[in-house]
Amino acid sequence: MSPRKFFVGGNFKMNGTIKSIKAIVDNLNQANLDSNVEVVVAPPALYLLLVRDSLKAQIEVAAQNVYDQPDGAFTGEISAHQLGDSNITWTILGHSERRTLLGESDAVVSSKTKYALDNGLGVIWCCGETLEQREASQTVAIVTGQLAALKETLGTDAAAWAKVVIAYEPIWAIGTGKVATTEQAQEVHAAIRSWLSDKVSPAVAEATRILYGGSVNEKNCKDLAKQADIDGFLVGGASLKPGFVDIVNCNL
Ligand SMILES: O=C(COP(=O)(O)O)NO
Repeated sequence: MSPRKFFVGGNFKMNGTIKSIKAIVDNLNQANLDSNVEVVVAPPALYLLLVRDSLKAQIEVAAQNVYDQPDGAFTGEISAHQLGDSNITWTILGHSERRTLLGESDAVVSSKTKYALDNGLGVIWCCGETLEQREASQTVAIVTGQLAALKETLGTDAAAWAKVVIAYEPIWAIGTGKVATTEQAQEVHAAIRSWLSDKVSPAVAEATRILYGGSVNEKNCKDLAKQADIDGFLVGGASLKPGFVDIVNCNL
């Protein structure tokens, strides 16, 4: 099991209605959540204030994206400053759905990450490989390539990495029900931590939480959580269901 504070994020993606999200909030407000777990939920942008204003303070709220410019003439974008102004303390960045569907490059993701951190937000920074890349034994090369682009922007100062949480999300496991095996996940998490130790610093490697994401549910989370380098989860579909509480409490 991880020596770092466990972290469970719920990525609602583009799902929900006022009614369904209020029901999720009610369920979370009534739940007894493991106090040793840092919990962050990421509703669609339209519902950020609804969730922040009604969800108990124990649970932090994240955006699913942010722009890397100050407030201004950027129609449709989400402002880091306005998120902070609304007590939204985290953002997800680099999710594979934005990298693949919206063409966000490593450079764009890195720039957004630095901008979000510089503006006081915590960042859940996502990485992961496609099935073809895994089958071609390129997983570690792909993931460390994404990390290298981030390091190019953040540098090696521990303070720059203090509010970065890494989420390894194999694209072939996202939304498919095909969760990575504990061995597959631990292998990549260990490779990420080793890369951080070599290329950033041993201190950053030791401190940085590395989440697993990709078809996590209340049935498979316990075995995954037992792995030394799995420090939590970034949960998609299952975060919309009551079982999300069991994932948060998987170490109890
Ligand atoms: O994309 C994911 C994982 O989604 P699922 O849990 O639905 O596979 N998290 O950000």
